[in-house]
Amino acid sequence: MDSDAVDSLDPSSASPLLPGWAAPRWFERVLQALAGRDPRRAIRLVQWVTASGVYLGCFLLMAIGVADGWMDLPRLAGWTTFVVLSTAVSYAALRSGWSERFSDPALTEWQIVMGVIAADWGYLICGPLRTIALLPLLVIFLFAAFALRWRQIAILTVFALASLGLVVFWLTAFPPPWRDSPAAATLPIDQLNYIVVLVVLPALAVIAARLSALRRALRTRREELTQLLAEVQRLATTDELTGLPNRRWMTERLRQEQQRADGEDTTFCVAIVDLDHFKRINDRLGHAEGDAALVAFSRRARSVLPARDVLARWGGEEFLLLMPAVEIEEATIRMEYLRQSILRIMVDGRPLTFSAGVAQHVPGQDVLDDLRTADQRMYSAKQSGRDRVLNA
Ligand SMILES: Nc1nc2c(ncn2[C@@H]2O[C@H](COP(=O)(O)OP(=O)(O)OP(=O)(O)O)[C@@H](O)[C@H]2O)c(=O)[nH]1
Repeated sequence: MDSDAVDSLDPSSASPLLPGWAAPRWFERVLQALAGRDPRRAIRLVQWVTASGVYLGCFLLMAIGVADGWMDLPRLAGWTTFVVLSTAVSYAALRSGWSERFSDPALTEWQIVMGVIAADWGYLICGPLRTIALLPLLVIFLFAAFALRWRQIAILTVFALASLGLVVFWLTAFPPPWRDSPAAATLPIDQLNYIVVLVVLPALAVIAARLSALRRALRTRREELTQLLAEVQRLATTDELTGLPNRRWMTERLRQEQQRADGEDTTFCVAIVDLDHFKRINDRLGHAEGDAALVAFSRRARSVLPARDVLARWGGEEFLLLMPAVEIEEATIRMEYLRQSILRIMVDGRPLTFSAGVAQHVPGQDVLDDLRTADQRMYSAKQSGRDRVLNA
């Protein structure tokens, strides 16, 4: 994934320039001065600023070396020219937006290659203190974590190892006069080591902060996705008007019940419930009142039915009730009780009624056939005058 894209994921950004970072103001100001107000360019320049800070630290160390006598000015000038030119080219490409034509607009690979050359070159010219030239190499390589694939990282690693190997071979085979300069004996090693840490640690801190911002952004995004998924699942399985499970969810639930009953040698009943004269309710009172009657039915039914029973909106003014572990006699009594309870809902001055057909699962039979039986009984209930429950 493009590291810019990951960084810009966090919507809870406190900082407009570095989303999700909560970076210190001064760091933002430096970036803003360098990048303008474009947050994506600012993020790309983070690597550049980090690398430049490391180069500057190395330069200062080598400058101390010149003063101390273990480094001479022409060697330092050559290295500095290379570093200034390569960082200037990187900056121009990043700042102008020219780098945006590449798959990695942060120019990570290019910056790592330049870093490796600078480190090799530093190793060649730093004489007795050449080990310090290797530390920036480690920092610069961490950039790879943000944008590169393992193949690119592997190629860069081989390049770094091969080029340093060549430098080491060169230093051994053709030792230059400065390699083991006598000035080494008087070097203030501890102070110089401290300066190295001073240079390297802030750079590592910037990289760690960036990784932490990425992690936070990804966690936020994952939480959002989890919530969205739960909402999508709820919407996909719930009837919006009544809040009951919908037909899709219920069909799946019926299949599970069928498997459970057949596997455990138990039974269950289904009932199809169709509200009576619903068209008349709609026509006389309007669709909104019709909706209100559907909601009133659902609430009353849910409140009088046992928690184990599952009521779903099957479509229109039709509902389906699943009664697990219940035989048809008990199911019919339950439906009769429901019918009586619903009569207390008054719509347009009349009690709300329904016609229902109840069927018990026939072992081994497809649950859809059980539903067909219940449906036929519901139609018989309609034909024989409505407001009744039939189980045969
Ligand atoms: N308000 C409202 N009406 C609905 C909804 N879904 C279906 N209907 C209406 O329910 C009515 C069903 O009418 P019919 O199938 O003729 O049945 P009925 O009038 O109930 O007659 P019987 O079933 O024979 O007693 C239609 O007018 C549909 O428009 C809904 O979500 N809200």
